[in-house]
Amino acid sequence: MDKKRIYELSKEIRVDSKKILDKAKEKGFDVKNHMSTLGEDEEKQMRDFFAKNKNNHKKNNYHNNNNHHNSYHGSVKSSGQSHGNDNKPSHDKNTTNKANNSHVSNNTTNNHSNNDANKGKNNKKRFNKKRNKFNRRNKFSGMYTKNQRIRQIHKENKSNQRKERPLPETLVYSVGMNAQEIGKLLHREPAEIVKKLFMLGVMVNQNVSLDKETIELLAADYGINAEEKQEVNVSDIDKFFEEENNNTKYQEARAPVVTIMGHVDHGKTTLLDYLRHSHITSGEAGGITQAIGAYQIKHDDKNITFLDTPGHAAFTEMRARGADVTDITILVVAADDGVMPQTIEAINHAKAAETPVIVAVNKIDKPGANPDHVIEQLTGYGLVPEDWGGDTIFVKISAKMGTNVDELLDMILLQADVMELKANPKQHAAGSVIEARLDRGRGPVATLLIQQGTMHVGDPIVVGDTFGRVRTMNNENNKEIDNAKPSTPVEITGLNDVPKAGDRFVVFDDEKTARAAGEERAKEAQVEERKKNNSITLDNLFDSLKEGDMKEVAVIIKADVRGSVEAISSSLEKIDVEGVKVNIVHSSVGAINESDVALAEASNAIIIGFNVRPTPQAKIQADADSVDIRLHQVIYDAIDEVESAMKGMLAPKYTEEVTGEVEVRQIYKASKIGTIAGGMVTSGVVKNDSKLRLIRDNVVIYSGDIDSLKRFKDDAKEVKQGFECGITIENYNDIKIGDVIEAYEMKQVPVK
Ligand SMILES: Nc1nc2c(ncn2[C@@H]2O[C@H](COP(=O)(O)OP(=O)(O)OP(=O)(O)O)[C@@H](O)[C@H]2O)c(=O)[nH]1
Repeated sequence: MDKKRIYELSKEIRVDSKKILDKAKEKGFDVKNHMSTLGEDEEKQMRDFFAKNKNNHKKNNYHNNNNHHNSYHGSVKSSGQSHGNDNKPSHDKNTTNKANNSHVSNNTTNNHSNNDANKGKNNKKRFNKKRNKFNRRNKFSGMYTKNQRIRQIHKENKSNQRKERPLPETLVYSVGMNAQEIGKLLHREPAEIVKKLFMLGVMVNQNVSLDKETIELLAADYGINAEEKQEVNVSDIDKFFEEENNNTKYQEARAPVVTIMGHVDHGKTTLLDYLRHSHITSGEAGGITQAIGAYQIKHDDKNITFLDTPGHAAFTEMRARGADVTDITILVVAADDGVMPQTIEAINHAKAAETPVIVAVNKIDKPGANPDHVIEQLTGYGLVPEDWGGDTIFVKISAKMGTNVDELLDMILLQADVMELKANPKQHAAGSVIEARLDRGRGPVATLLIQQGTMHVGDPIVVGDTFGRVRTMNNENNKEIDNAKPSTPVEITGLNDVPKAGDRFVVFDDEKTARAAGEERAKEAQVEERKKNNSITLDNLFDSLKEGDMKEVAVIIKADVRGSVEAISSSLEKIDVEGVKVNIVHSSVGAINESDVALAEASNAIIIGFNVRPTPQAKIQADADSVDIRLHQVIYDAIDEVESAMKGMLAPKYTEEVTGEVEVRQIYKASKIGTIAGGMVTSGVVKNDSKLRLIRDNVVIYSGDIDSLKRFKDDAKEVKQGFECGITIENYNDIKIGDVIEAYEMKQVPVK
């Protein structure tokens, strides 16, 4: 049987932990606080005690209730209708209604004086017994005080009730909340929470953040459940985007989003211009003051959204960032020029994006135009017209003259119908950035394509790593609108910064969350950026020098002894490559620690460790911050490596790879063999032909080779993590308990 903690028992039997704790202490149990456990017998004793106590309590309550009951009846009953069965005889004979009304105690006197009333003797007896209690309460002398006290108790109960608003069934908390915040959730004064915590052995003021265990303990003490609030990572807008995008609760048909691609000069811009000018929604004509990178036209009363040709690379880059905005690709091929390199590129981009392609064979008005030749060429790239047994739509057009452009639009709508493009306008808006810029007067301006939901002016929004509130929203004709449905391109202002093309955007419930998400994303982006650009390693050192953004190489030196630090420092300072100097940011004796890594990160330095190792935390931090740590045993190697890197000649032929670590736990001395280190392989694997380093307090004491490796008495080829082993080191005996044997191999690295 599991031992029970006091607070658990408290929850179970609904007795305050403090009371159980006090009783347990009184009984001499070995308990300290509410987390202390009770033995089986101790638990039983506690249960029995409080069960008894509870019964007593109940009994008292019962009596009180009864008394109350009696007193009530006594005061209002006028003729003894129900109560009177017991005392009827005497009552009828000897008492007046008035007497009866005022107090049953009068009956007592009467009963006493009517000793001949044999009938109902037992009943009388019982009644008397009842009555006696009643009398105790109703002695005239004490009655008033007593009633007063009852009223007082009621009053106290009432005031207690007022103070103690009901507790929630479950305390839904976040780690780090303080007593004040928890008080609010529990409908309790912060002072009460602080007091409770004090009783639980936690001394805090109401502003101190509390950990998970303390909060749960507190909840247990109140006898309620505790549940940690599931924090949503608000900065993960891709997740929100997917959620919005996959919301199929309600669906409406939406306009297709079309991108025009093709080789240079084949007529993309001409086609877009023609469409823009010939198909502007009536009433908005003349409103065009600037192109916004995307626009919608109306054809046959249906909308089609065109994205201004972003260029193939931009198209793919947008896709790489997750913005799969295009439904249909229009491939423009000039009939007088045929398939050209960028035509093929466009086909591949469209294929990769898995968007259907409609071919617009352009410039058919030109004398040298040979549209059929183009069609024939394209069949070689998998674009086969229906007439020839394929499924690609071809339209022969003249963008300049407008010939068959309407037919092209018909085909787009036809394709869109087949694709059954739908979206849910009844949700928060989500979509992608088409383009964005900084406007002098208006601040950041972004053209967004709404892919889901409806966007409204005033919506709190996160766009890429930026955030804000939609301050103004314009359509492609620069007309202010206050809401926009799926597939609509809009230009918005109100962001705190300029997002990037291809960034996703999501509308949030409130501005506070949007701000938190945006700020978090900006911070993450900054960290990423810094990681990418700033961390200098010996491998990229020469490139950075070449780019001319470095005049000096920052280095941090850590070594086992002062002499080594000085030797390395002075040698490094003497390296002179094309006027570039080594700057020793910091040097000292001892293991490479976290502050060395932090300094290296801040000053863009490389850490050189000579006969020392990074502490485990420093290693983790260095990995996270991309700080380059180079470990050496030979001073010359360290100098040579830095110099080679500065000259761009870094090409190590061998690199060492640590394979495992052994913690020395016992030492045996054998006269013939020398010192045998008995230990445990704590990571990786140790092989009998491994090279090794003996490390004491993060300092390399000795480097050499393994002489013998054993599992118990037998020779072993290798010993893996979690197993014990015995090791002797070639020509070395000064091994101590607590030393770490680092096993490594030299691995050949291909020269770049
Ligand atoms: N005769 C004729 N000329 C056309 C037609 N379409 C485009 N042009 C001309 O072809 C030239 C290039 O057209 P653009 O629309 O600029 O071609 P583009 O594909 O946008 O070119 P880039 O923007 O450089 O990639 C221009 O001089 C147009 O006037 C057409 O249908 N017939």
